[in-house]
Amino acid sequence: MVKVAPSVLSANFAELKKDLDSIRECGADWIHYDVMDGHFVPNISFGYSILNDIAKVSDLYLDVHLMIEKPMQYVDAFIKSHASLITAHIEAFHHEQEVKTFIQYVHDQGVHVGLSVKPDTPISSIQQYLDDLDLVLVMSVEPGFGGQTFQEQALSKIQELCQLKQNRHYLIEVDGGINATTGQLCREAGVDVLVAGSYVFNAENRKEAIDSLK
Ligand SMILES: O=C(CO)[C@@H](O)[C@H](O)COP(=O)(O)O
Repeated sequence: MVKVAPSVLSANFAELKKDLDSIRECGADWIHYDVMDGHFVPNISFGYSILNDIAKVSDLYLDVHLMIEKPMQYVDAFIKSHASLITAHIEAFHHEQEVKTFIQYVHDQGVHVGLSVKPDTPISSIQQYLDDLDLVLVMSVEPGFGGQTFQEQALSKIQELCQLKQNRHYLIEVDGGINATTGQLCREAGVDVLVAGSYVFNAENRKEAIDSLK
């Protein structure tokens, strides 16, 4: 069964603990934590201190998605704030060695590591790192905002990652515009983890919304 990772970007921050308890009770598997710096994407969200607070009140796996220009500058802070997995964008790195250093460094601290691709970035851009990844995050919207429409080219990327998987252990995650319909298309394509923000947090019945994704 796929895992569902509600994106707290769509949570109510004045009621964050209540929202975190609610998604856990409704069957969420992971918490997806979107970090935006106003440079890599045209939006600012939250940093590591809120993650540290979340870790104190939730035992869910903390899936950190860095949409920032300098992942290595902040990776330690997110590790100390109890990230379970740290995913950075391939587009944020300038050289192959930077990517390798990021992957090795995060693994050496005992934390899972992922790479993400924007909608226009091909899977070939990360192919050489696949052996060492715990997760590949396929963006099905331009990163930066919740509530956008799912872009279908994500489906062929999910299929491509399934074909490339062979003996590799990475999970395939998709993020952006996920609802019951697009979630089903992604499941049929072979996805392992569905990130859903507005669909889960804005639902009248969050359990039904999460069940519909599984
Ligand atoms: O990373 C992002 C946006 O950059 C996502 O995690 C969104 O937060 C998903 O929101 P919905 O499209 O599900 O509303």
